[in-house]
Amino acid sequence: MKTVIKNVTIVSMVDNERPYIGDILIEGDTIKQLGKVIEDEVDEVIQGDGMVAMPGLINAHQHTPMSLLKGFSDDLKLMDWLDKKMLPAEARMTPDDIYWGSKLSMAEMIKSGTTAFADMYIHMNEIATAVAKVGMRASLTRGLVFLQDDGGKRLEEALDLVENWNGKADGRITTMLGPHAPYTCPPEPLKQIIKIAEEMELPIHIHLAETKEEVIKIRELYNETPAQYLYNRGLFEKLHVLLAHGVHLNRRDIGLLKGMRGGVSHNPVSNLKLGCGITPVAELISQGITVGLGTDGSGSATTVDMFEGIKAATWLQKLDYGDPTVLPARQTLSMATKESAKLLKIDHEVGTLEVGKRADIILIDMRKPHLQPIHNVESLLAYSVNGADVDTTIVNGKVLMRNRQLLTINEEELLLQVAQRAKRIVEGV
Ligand SMILES: CSC[C@H]1O[C@@H](n2cnc3c(O)ncnc32)[C@H](O)[C@@H]1O
Ligand SMILES: [Zn+2]
Repeated sequence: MKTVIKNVTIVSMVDNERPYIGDILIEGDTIKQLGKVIEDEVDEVIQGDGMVAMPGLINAHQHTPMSLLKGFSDDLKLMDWLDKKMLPAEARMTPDDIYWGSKLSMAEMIKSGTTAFADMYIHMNEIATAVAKVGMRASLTRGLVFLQDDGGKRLEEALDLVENWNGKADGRITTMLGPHAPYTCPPEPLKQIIKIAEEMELPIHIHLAETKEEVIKIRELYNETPAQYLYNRGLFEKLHVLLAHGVHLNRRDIGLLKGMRGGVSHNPVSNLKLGCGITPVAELISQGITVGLGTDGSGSATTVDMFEGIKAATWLQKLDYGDPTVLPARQTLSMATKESAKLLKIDHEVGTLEVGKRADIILIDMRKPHLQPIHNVESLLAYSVNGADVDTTIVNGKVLMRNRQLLTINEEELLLQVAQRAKRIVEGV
């Protein structure tokens, strides 16, 4: 299958490459040519006039089925929200609920320009099945909470996920191990997971230092900061680690993370809504730590539109440092694309538009009042574009949305399914 996108403004996100007008030739799952494409025999031509093509956005921290819990429990502190609302609701979710909730989130992501995501949840087989059908790219993790003994059942599920799905769906699915957070993973199980991950060469996905309460709790339990707690158990010695949040990190914590493989997913909309605080993004980057962008689940963030996250990320840093030069447009767009790709360990495949890379591309329709005139495309992408401006979403060379119509998800069926399921899950919680 050959597709050509004609006459489009290309924002490749390759270092030092400025936006330019050209064509994109996609052959199978791969970008074959960028620039002037003289190729008559193509299967599909997409006219890109008035559009911007950029790498698909990569959401570095998600809990996709939490789409079913969106808006049901707002304006609470994280620990109350989690313990009193989310966990009881999650206990009512069936594997089918997880499948449909995950699909709902994927529909929203595709419609707002996200092509890949890192997910941590339960019933991961259902999520993997949904990813395989829908056509997105994902790094999947079974979240592991060790507050009650389960005879090793959860860990077994985590390893089943790896065995059954790593590298599957044409290589679109990869897997990690997911100790949930310092406050839900005591030292022994944490060390056990680190050992398994090292033996199996698996990356780790974990929450870190999201709230002040977490810092207090870990100090009480271990007399360490959350970052010290993970560091002293050996988490950063050999492993690639995707850290979600990293809001409450002091100078010494940042020193411990310096040189780590992996990095931090900044999730500003969730952090703002839960009143967690502001991740020291500029400082982390200045220390050479990779910082990507995520949304967290819609149970906290409500929206998983990454363009909202892009705006929140840049505005928060400017405000926090009292300096508008901090985290400019292009750097923030990098966080949502190639830096997130590094966190998911898929940067050799996606995150930029380059010949030889997988064709994960979005087209944004700029022919709208809030996106004209175009003095600086990157400025508009970071400060004004909304998810609803995305016209076309392509993953692995396959068009998942065209003219805002989803092509791999039946939207009508999806909305019917989620309305019934969401009501049942939250009733009585
Ligand atoms: C065991 S699967 C993952 C687990 O994480 C919970 N979760 C969702 N958002 C957050 C967050 O911001 N901090 C901590 N934990 C979170 C989710 O409800 C699942 O139980
Ligand atoms: Zn989370």
